[in-house]
Amino acid sequence: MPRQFFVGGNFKMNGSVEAIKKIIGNLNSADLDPKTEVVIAPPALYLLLTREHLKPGIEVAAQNVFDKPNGAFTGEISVDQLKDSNITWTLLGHSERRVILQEDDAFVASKTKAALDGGIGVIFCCGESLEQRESSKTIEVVTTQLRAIKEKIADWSKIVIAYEPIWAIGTGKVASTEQAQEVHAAIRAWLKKEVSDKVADETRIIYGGSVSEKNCKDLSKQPDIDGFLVGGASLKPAFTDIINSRL
Ligand SMILES: O=C(CO)COP(=O)(O)O
Repeated sequence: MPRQFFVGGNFKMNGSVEAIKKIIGNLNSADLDPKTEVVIAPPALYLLLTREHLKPGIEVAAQNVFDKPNGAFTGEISVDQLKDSNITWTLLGHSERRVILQEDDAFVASKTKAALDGGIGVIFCCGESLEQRESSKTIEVVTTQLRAIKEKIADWSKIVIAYEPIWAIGTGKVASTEQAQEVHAAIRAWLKKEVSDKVADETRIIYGGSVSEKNCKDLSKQPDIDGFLVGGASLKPAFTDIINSRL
């Protein structure tokens, strides 16, 4: 079975009621490739509004979720609260949270387990810094991040792995098709060795970092690139061209 192409839009801390309604209007009226799974992640404040206005068939993701079921955790949102609001996915492990908010592998893994146990899909982000790439540590860094979740979870069916090299995020410096394909293939080889042939075959590995309507087609032709996690360009009308990159 070929893996279904997957495109996520990570709005990060951008947007307003008006701007997000406009993006939703664009998506609702666009002709989107029915073979591509689309998930958008607005800021938490706009999750419900997004779910209410977005057409069925496009899913909504939180940008984060907490690993405790409820209680005195000011500022956090639980898996059950997401489910109660028909939010079916969450991003986890984004480098902006790892770096700026100092989330470590163990915390990201704990949140991944909580989301999966509760039935929410996880777009699990991993990737290296420029310094790590320049010292040839890319595969080691990425597999260490993956190993932290492997130790906590048994079922990989609701995980999408997003490879997002930090040096390519928001910089306009996209990884070359060869650089991205090389890391995606290494992640798949790691899954085969450390998890199973089936998980390696079935898990979507998507690329994120300065994806645009201009570079998406070439990237989408690589055998181990199963889609994209798009930041800046997901706020623009051209996001639909990225969703349709395999057409
Ligand atoms: O971080 C990203 C998606 O999660 C990528 O962001 P950009 O597409 O803006 O580089």
